[in-house]
Amino acid sequence: MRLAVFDLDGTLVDSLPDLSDCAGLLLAEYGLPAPSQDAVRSMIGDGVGKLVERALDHAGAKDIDRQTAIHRFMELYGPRVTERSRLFPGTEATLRRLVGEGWTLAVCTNKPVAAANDILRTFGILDLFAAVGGGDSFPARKPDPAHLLGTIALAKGTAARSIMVGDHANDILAARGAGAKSIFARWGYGLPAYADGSTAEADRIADIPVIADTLLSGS
Ligand SMILES: O=C(O)COP(=O)(O)O
Ligand SMILES: [Mg+2]
Repeated sequence: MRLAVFDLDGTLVDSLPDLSDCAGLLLAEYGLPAPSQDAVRSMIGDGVGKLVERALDHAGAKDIDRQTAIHRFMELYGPRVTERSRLFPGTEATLRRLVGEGWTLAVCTNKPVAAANDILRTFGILDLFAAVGGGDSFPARKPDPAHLLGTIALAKGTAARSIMVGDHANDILAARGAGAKSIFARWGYGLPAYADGSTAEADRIADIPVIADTLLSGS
């Protein structure tokens, strides 16, 4: 069995508009200015908790209780996870092609699993995945390889026959730690340096089937 594990934010889903809107709504409640979309882009990748902490730090808000703010952010974001977010172009067709070529699919995201499932269901692709491992599904999350290994186990795969596709250094580090191959998603939110240590890089999601096939052939 060959398993392709996808990151969510910045890899399958362009979630920046909604994350950015909700960061702005949250800060507005504290009387603080909204961060720009560019600023929020660089805050994504370590889960919502870190995103909120970074947004507060960015605004110079030292005295606001982080846990209260994170809770409030999820109240704002939960009902609007797909308000303006969209699948990156070619995503659904590529996932369906991979399934047609015999790949098992999974998602490994630092986003809370309920929000991840909601997004995948709304875009009609949840059923394509054998497993969804969220940022709160296991005791650890990316870059800890235990998050990826837990997701691979849920999908009944093995690390040696798995490829992690993601746009953040966390995705590449988790894959390396787990003993899986990785493809850096250049179309996402990561800096070019986040690709360091990846097995391969791709410009578009439509390129994944051919690259992934090459990486696992002969293994
Ligand atoms: O929630 C985040 O910050 C990032 O989520 P991702 O792991 O799907 O990129
Ligand atoms: Mg990502």
